[in-house]
This record gives sequence, structure tokens and C-alpha cells, in this order.
Amino acid sequence: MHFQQMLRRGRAPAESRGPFGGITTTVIATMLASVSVYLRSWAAYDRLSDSVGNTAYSIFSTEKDHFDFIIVGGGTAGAVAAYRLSEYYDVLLLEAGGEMNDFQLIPAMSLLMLNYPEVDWRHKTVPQRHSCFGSPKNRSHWSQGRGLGGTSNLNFLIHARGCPKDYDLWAQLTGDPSWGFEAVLPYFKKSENYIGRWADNGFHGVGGPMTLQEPDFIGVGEKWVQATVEMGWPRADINGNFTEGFDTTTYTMKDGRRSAAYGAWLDPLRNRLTLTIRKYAHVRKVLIDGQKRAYGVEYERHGTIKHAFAKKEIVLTAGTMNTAQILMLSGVGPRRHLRNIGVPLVKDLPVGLNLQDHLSVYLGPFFVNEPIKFSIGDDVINPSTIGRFIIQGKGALTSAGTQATGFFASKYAKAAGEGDWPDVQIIVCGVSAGENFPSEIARGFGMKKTLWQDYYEHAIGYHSFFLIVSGARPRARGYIRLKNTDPMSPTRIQPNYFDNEHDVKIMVEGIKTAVAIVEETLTFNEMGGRFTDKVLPGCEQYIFRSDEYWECYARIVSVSLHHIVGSATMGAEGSPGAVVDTQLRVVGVTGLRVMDASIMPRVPIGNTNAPAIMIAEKGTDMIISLWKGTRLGAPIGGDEEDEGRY
Ligand SMILES: Cc1cc2nc3c(=O)[nH]c(=O)nc-3n(C[C@H](O)[C@H](O)[C@H](O)COP(=O)(O)OP(=O)(O)OC[C@H]3O[C@@H](n4cnc5c(N)ncnc54)[C@H](O)[C@@H]3O)c2cc1C
Repeated sequence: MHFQQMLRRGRAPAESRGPFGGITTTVIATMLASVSVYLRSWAAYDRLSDSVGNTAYSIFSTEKDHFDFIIVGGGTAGAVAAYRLSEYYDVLLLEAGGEMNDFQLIPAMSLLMLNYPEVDWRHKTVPQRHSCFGSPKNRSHWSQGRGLGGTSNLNFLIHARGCPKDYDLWAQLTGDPSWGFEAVLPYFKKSENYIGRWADNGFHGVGGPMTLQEPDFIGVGEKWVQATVEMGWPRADINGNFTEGFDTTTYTMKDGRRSAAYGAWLDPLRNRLTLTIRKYAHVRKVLIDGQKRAYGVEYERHGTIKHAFAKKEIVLTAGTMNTAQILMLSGVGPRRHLRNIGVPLVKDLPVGLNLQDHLSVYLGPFFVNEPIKFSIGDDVINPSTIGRFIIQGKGALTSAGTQATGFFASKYAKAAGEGDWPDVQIIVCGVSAGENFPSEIARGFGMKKTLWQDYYEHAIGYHSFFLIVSGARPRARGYIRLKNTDPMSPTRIQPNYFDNEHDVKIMVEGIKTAVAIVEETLTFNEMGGRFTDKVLPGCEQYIFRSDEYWECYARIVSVSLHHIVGSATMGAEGSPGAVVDTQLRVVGVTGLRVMDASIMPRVPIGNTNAPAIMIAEKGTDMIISLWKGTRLGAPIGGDEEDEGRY
């Protein structure tokens, strides 16, 4: 049996059991040392196989071009949409990238998988005036997954929906109570197979396609929760009806392996005859007729321009940046902008506006005396951890480094009467600095290598961790614009991070609170927990640990948390900001819906994978009840066959 099969199935063949000291380990170690070479070869092989029809999907790769539904983008939301719609209809899923690769199954590889063109769109913002000074040209790097599974293949696996108030605000903004928390909760639960400590509180689904579990290795996570309880916050189910609190992380994971859009929804569909998946199919635009009806798409696949046609509807799930690009290339967007770029107008809508993200700061190193070392380096990726992971799905490789998270309301939220609606998130990363840590983190998140090397050098080899502090309810609003009419061209992205004092003040308070949790609790005192006394290069002119110092720190080490939403905002029909209505239909165009993170009118306080999935669950439910489909495409052998295939 191959390494690939062992990884995917979660068990080793009899002949491979025992010590992993032989050839396999050598091969793995060599591959790890050269991720880029591995990814290049993987992608070249996958693309070539696909072009000659030798893929797992080849029996469906006919030249057929008429379908009931066409889904554009096989990422997080697109996978769910494909799964649900192909139970009832004949569906085409077009995905610009290829197959998910095996290293992406290993949570501990998450950082190492970022920022490679084979798996990542590698968007860049325009230079920021108030933040991101630690990135080349002050441009924030925005990763987005390319390939089946999309960004759920690249993310850090945290399942955190946000809090009830987030969705009640959506209902209020759109005037549609069906987007309030009570109403969307069943759609969150529908996707879930939750295994965890909060199973009995009514907020979690069981038996859904996506397994949720705590990673086997939680490093410093439990200590963090203990310290925050000491500070007065409750241990909270951050996917339930909480206001403030922290918990160890719940992951989109099965048997210790990443299992989100690809593993839960797409891989089990390989035998479903009602779903045609075309990989390496880059959609250039939606075809819309004179009656403003979307009837097909134009896409490029292996160097040829092709067309496909939808008898019923086209669903865009290409993610916040690319959905906006496709809409604008199709003539749906701001009138003046499209005129300037030279795209004929179909419908004047505020596509690309209302762009939001959680800007975050990487705060560390925090040193501890106890040996809790968790380093993405030699001590994690070694023969014994690899063996444990493959055979049992356990051990340090099950952790993406993100070991606890939670939320609290700043003094500013409290002063505004919103003490029950957090505006700061902290994610605990139990990652010590090994030799390669500074350069890997700089490479993965598109930051200046010299900055990280200078600043982190003193921490290499010591037991430490760092925190991600994020403004959870940012006021900054940005935009996405086309640069030209070329579908392969990057877009112009302006998030306007820290363009207002409020977001900066929240960040400074978040940082100070994070430091206090480590330095003012018995839990961490007993471990010798302390923030570094090394000054961040570039902030020497400020008094160390003063508000001004933290502000300087935040403006330099500012990184996107990659929770980018809002570019095709949902709103009440007729409201000036709405791109889609509350049925997710593009306003003024028939036969076209958007069903991904781009429709969120406000970014929820939590992480955005779970809400993207919920949106697709709810959106496909609306489609099925509208078209009143007859069930067609249940997996051969019934739904149970989905279980355990992955
Ligand atoms: C580094 C990182 C860490 C993150 N960590 C977390 C986390 O721990 N927890 C969490 O909840 N969220 C996290 N997120 C965010 C979360 O994963 C995303 O918000 C979510 O996956 C977005 O889903 P989506 O369906 O909107 O888009 P995507 O998943 O990006 O799907 C879009 C798909 O469309 C395809 N596509 C794009 N353009 C075209 C085209 N023209 N033609 C055909 N196909 C196209 C893409 O290749 C992709 O497969 C993280 C994101 C990143 C980048």
C-alpha cells in the first residue's frame, strides 16, 4: 500500500507496522525538506493526468455541456453545494485548481503549505498606509486555496462560528429573520458530526458529513484556558450561545486528519453519476443574455476556451476575491468602474465594496520554563510522530499549532453597551521557534524575512509560544476592483486596514490583555510565563510596552487572519448595498446566485469556514425547495456509504 493510501485511510498495512525507520521515513523527510519540489511534481502530475483524462473523475469527463446547475469553484462552499444539489439534479462543478494533495491532510503541515502557486491564489493587497509595515512594500498577503476543497485545504482547521449576535445582526441588516442565529443554527448543525465536550448542549450536529473533533495534541491550550478562567472568563462553548470565554480548539478533522470540504463532501462523491467535476477549469465569465438571464459560463481548461450551459441556475462559489472578479468580468458591478475597465454593463451593483477582514497581530515570543515545546521542525516531524500519526491518527502532527481560542469584549465595547458582544479574538499558537520558524512564518504569510529573523533569533531553541490577537468587529471597509479584463490577472484589493483609530485602539487593548493573561496569572507564573524583553525592530523610539509601543508593534506585525468577506454582500432587495438578496440571487439577474463567504454582510467575530459552509447548506436548501427537485443522486448504496469512505 502506498504512503498516500495509508495517510488517507488512517491505518498502516500490516507489513508497514512497527518502527518507521526505513526508506519511508527517508523519503518523507526528503519531501518535507522540499515542499515546493513536492508540490510542483504533484501538480504537474495531476494536471497532466487530468488533461489526458486519467483521473478519478475521468468517467464523468465527457464533453457534455448542458446541466441543470453549474457551480463555479469547488472550494469550501462549492463542495457543499455540489454535494447537496447533485442529490437532486444533474450538476457540473468547475474548479480552477486540481486535486487536494496528501500533505494537506496533515494539520501540522498547515503553515508549510501556504503561499505556493500550485495550491494558493496568493493574492496581494495594495500597499497599506497604516499597517502591514512588516510585509514587503506594505502589501498584505492573502492566501486562498486553489483546488478541490479550496481554502478549507489551507486553513488552520479551527471551527468557530462566531456568536449569536453576529447572525442576529445579519437578520437585522437584511430585514430577513431567516438569517438570525436561531434560524441558521439548523444549517450549521446539518453539516456537522460533532465529537466533543459540548455534545449535549443542543448547539451541535451529529451524523453530518463534516467531523469535528479536538486534536489529540493541544500543547499549551489547556493551560491557556485555565489562565483565562483565573482572569474571570468562563470556559465557553465558542460554537454555542456564548458571550465571552475561551476553549481548546475544535477542528474540522477526522481520525486526526484534515477533513473539511474535500474529505467530507467531495471525496465521497466520486461515484455519484449526477455530478461532473472538471478540474483545471478556470471560469472566465458568466454568460448573461439580453433579458438579464444567466444561461452559461465561459471557462478555460488545458489551454482551450469552452462553454457550459445551465438549464436552471448558475451558482458562484469562487470565494470572496474571485467571485467578485467573475461577477465584474460578466458585466455585473459598479457602472463607472466597469466603464473605465471596458466591460459592457449588464447590471449596476456594488460588487467588490463592503470588503472586510479580521486584521491580526502575531504577538510573541512568550517564554515558559516548562518543556512544552511544540515546534514545527525536527521535534514534531520525526519518525516517531509520523508513525503515530499514520497508524493511530494521534500525536503532535494532529495539531496545526492553533491550540486554544476565544473572545472577549474590550472596554470600548463595554462602554458602548456591547459587553455581551466580543470584539477581540485571541488564538493561542503553541509553536516554539525552531531553526526555520522565522523564515517559514515570513514565507507563509508573505512577510519580510529579515524582520522575523532579527526579532525571533533570540527565541530559537527555547520553549515559547505566540498569540494571534485580532480585532473581531473591524470598522475598516475596503474594496476589490478589476485591473483589466484579463480573467487570469490579479485584482486590485484595498482592505483599508487601520484606516480608523477605533480598530487600532481595540488592537492595543487586545495586545495588553493578552500579555496580562500570561504575566498576571498563577497558571503561567508557575510556568515562568513572560513576554520577551526584545524590542521589535522599528519600534525602538517608543517606551517598551507603552501604548505607543504596542501600536507600533501592531502596525508592523499586522497580518490578515484571512477571514475575508463581503464583496457580494447580501441585503434587502432594493437596498443600495445589496449585490444578492436574502435568497442569494444576484439582484436584477435571473438564474445566478452567490453562495460563499462573499455574501456575508458583516464578518462574524469568529472564523469564516463554518459560516461559509452554513451559507451553502442554507442556499442549496432554498434552491431545492424552489425547484422542488426529485431525489436523484444519492450515493450508490445509500447515504450510509458516505460514512467511513475517507
Ligand atoms: C491561511 C488561512 C487560514 C485560515 N484559518 C481558518 C480557520 O482556522 N478556521 C476558519 O473557520 N477559517 C479559516 N480561514 C478562512 C476560511 O477557510 C475561508 O473563509 C473559507 O474557506 C472560504 O470559503 P469559500 O467557499 O468562500 O471560498 P474558497 O474555499 O476559497 O473556495 C473558492 C474556490 O473557487 C475556486 N475558484 C476561484 N476562482 C475560480 C475560477 N475563476 N474558476 C473556477 N474556480 C475558481 C478556488 O480555486 C477555490 O477552490 C483561513 C483562511 C486562510 C487562507
